[in-house]
Amino acid sequence: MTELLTAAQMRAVEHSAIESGAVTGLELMERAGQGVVDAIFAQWPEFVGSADVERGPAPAPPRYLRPEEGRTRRAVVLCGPGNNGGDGFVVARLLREAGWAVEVFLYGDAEALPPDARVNYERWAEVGAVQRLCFPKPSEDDEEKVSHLLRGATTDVTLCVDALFGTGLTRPLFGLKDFFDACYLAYAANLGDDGPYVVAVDLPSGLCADSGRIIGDDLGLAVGAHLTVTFAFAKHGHVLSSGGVSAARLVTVPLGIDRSLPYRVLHHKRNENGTLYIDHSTTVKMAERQWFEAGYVSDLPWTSKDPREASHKYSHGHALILSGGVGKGGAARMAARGALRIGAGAVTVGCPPSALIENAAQLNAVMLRRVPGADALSEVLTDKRINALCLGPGLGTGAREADLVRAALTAGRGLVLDADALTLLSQDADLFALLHNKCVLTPHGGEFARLFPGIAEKLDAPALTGPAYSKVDAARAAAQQAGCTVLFKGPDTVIADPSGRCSVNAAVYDRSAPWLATAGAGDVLAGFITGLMARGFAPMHAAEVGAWLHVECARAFGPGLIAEDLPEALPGVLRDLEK
Ligand SMILES: NC(=O)C1=CN([C@@H]2O[C@H](COP(=O)(O)OP(=O)(O)OC[C@H]3O[C@@H](n4cnc5c(N)ncnc54)[C@H](O)[C@@H]3O)[C@@H](O)[C@H]2O)[C@@H](O)CC1
Ligand SMILES: Nc1ncnc2c1ncn2[C@@H]1O[C@H](COP(=O)(O)OP(=O)(O)O)[C@@H](O)[C@H]1O
Ligand SMILES: [K+]
Repeated sequence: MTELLTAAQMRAVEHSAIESGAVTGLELMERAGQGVVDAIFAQWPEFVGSADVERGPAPAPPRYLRPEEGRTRRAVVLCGPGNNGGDGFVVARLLREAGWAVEVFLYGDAEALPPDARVNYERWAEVGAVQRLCFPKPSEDDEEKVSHLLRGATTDVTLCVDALFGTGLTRPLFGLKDFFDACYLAYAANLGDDGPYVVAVDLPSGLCADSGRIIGDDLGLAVGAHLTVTFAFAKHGHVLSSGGVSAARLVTVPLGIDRSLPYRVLHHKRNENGTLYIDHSTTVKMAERQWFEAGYVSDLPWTSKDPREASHKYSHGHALILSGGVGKGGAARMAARGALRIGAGAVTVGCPPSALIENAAQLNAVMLRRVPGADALSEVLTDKRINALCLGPGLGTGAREADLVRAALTAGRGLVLDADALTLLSQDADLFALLHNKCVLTPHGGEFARLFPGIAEKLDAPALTGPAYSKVDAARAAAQQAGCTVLFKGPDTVIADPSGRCSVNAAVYDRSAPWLATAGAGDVLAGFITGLMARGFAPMHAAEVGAWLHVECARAFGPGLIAEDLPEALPGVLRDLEK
């Protein structure tokens, strides 16, 4: 499990480390710069040893070096007015020591640099030149100079280091537009062989560290990077919103302050009596493979080796998925298949009588019941073995369906509400008021906006200052308002419960799976979560594990995926987890 920090939490960790006397700010900056250079050489091993190329007997020229470029690699480092810029001066110095030709630009006022950045500015100035860019408004000449360096086939710059802004960006960037465009073009075109490669120090400049949104939104600018190197912990902004797509890869390098200290700083607060208590709401966890391997695999139902575990199918729970009328049953059937594959002992689809034949023709292991309306549902639910329900996929939004949602909400079972059920909830405040802590809501952006218009308005308002309102803030507020678990979908799926517990299931960087955005994928996810709740998972846990497995299934299958493939990919994913 990875912990994602806000900028303020990262500052608290840093200050606490410095105050404890364990390390100085200058040492941290040196470690940060060294970490960036190490990450660059790890990412592009062909860069290592450029100094040797100049000195030694001729080894085979690296693939990316065109003969006319000569033997020295050229890097451009853009330093900003704060400590991110300070990291940039360290990177420049270390690259130079490794034999690179380095050009440094300062977008800021040298006299106003914070103390550690100032020291590293001076250290660089002893060995190299600093070209000043007018601050805060770069001149046309400045714009032309820096953007030209990166543009087109003529550039001989291999590396562009973006050390303009990190966690301290609070206002939109208006200057250096051409530079930002040039970075983005280099990144988007992914100029594999010739570069220039763009490396962002801590965060692609222009992004808000807490929300991943571009400060200024439509008016704002952000760097696109081949590699982002951040320090100690990933920040919320690395995975949320534009943050997840502004860089191809994210590497977190340790600073030596990330072990015992942050736990104390982050999780323990003092209440009014002065006693320490643990606050789980301050950090957000990011779901990742190691988390599941280390912590969760032993909880997963399929892996239990406990002989005391009962082997009767109903001891593995019974999920009921309600479907819509004739021709509308596909979504519920896919959810049902997902629930069964993920481990529910039994799964039943409940449908109106007119749809029985259609469903019977399509279902085998999944059972089928007539559920004409709310009374019939209440009758079905007298079977106490049915412990988890799913309403919404292909359900419809008429009076029958509203009554079904009401009956389901009053049944007190685990309940996943998706799609049409979310529309019904958004239209009827009385229904919304029936939500309880065994419910999970799984809205995509549009459904979220209908359900939580006030929260969505805050999230959609332009991010003119940092820290901006984030998807994490929005999901937490929604969970509070609804009184249940909310899973807010997207490549940056955020899951929150009313206690403030929150996690992000990010399908970004090397875990990206854009092909998961396919019709019906959400229905399968609703089924996964329902199946896990049938197996006895608490709502938040079911939503976290369901969302994680959903992305793993998409990744295991790969491009070409359609929603029906997701449940079928699950056995392979579970087998891999067991290994
Ligand atoms: N927190 C930590 O533990 C560490 C932080 N380090 C670096 O320090 C960075 C944070 O440093 P800072 O807090 O100085 O923040 P930044 O370096 O990100 O920038 C802050 C400066 O930019 C100005 N600014 C903000 N928005 C602007 C805009 N739109 N136009 C012009 N100026 C603007 C601010 O007034 C401030 O002077 C991190 O991102 C990281 O790179 C590292 O040195 C190592 C350790
Ligand atoms: N770019 C993306 N990368 C990975 N997953 C995505 C992406 N976009 C959407 N998703 C996921 O795909 C699923 C789509 O669900 P949903 O919007 O409900 O579609 P549908 O109603 O067609 O099933 C969600 O789980 C969402 O998190
Ligand atoms: K940066």
